[in-house]
Amino acid sequence: MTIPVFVLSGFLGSGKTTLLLRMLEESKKLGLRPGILMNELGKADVDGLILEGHSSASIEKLLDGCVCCSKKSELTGSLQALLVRKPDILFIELTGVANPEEIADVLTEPGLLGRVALKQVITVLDAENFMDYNSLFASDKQLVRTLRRQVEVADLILVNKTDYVHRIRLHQIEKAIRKLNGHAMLVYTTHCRVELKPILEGVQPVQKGPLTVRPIRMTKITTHPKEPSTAGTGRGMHPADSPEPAETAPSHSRVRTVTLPWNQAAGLTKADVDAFLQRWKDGLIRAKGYVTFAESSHMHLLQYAGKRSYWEPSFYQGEPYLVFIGIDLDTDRLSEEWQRLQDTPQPQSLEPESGRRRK
Ligand SMILES: Nc1nc2c(ncn2[C@@H]2O[C@H](COP(=O)(O)OP(=O)(O)OP(=O)(O)O)[C@@H](O)[C@H]2O)c(=O)[nH]1
Repeated sequence: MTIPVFVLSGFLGSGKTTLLLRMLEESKKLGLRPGILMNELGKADVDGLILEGHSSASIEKLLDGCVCCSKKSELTGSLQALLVRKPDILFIELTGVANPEEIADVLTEPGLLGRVALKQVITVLDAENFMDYNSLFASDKQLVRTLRRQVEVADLILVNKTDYVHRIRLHQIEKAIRKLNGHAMLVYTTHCRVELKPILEGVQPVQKGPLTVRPIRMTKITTHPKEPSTAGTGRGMHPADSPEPAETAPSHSRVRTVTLPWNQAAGLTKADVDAFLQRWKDGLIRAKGYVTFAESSHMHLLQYAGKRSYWEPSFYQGEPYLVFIGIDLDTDRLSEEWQRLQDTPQPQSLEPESGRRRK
């Protein structure tokens, strides 16, 4: 039996994980046993941890590099590990800077040929930022090419985050998309709400039996061949492991990723984090992570995308941390500034989690 593969692509923060969660819910309704391959640029695995709260699917994670640039054998190995667990359907969520056609290529490797078949490439676009990203990256030919390839090779394009834009902007986006891809189905969405039944149509459970929770394997992968590689040790990392503090991951083109430690004793509030994000907003595309505040032990998930931050409660139980992803980010200076902020004694705040700036 050939297992159908859905590749979820799209730029950083566009809504790929949001879509994946929806697809997992729909798969569950259809009695399907999903396998998921997730790829993150940073060493910390925020999206995977979000998924753990929602799904009993088998998950493989490739951290700290872009899978489309890694050795193909590593991706093949991860997919083979998933296939051992006999999924009915496979989802591959790419990093925001990955080129989906490279994945299609991997699916035809000898170890996978005949066992998996690419069903659809779904590309999620951030309606608010799509046009700006194009011009923002205009000087970076590689990123523009990647963004465009994500559109060109898509079978289905979700123009997501339409709640942030006017109808006129949607016309401009559609025109830009159609120049690149005249064939893909195009759907306008908020929070990736799209009718998924027709998309998953024809996917059948391979074998009956209860869904089982499988242990999660994490694999470090090598990074872009053009970049000096500091990864590729193959060392496994448990989700509860602390991310190494203020560590800079090797970058993909101009994209830089930095993981920052969180010291609850420093007494920082949401407002402090939001202010820090604002200070770094030029070039910052994405930030995410888990933090706790002094007044309660509850974990909070930060999602910063499209220059906006969102805070959600979270069940994550590991060490708190933040990940920043940006274009040409001066990660050393950012880390130093962050350290200084954490080392500066914070005045007492009456409403530390209200999001208000302290005087
Ligand atoms: N307002 C609004 N927010 C959205 C929408 N879709 C997703 N979000 C939020 O945008 C943030 C980023 O969404 P994700 O699904 O994590 O994006 P992603 O593409 O997986 O991000 P990366 O993995 O970093 O590339 C989250 O806080 C989502 O809840 C939408 O249509 N409207």
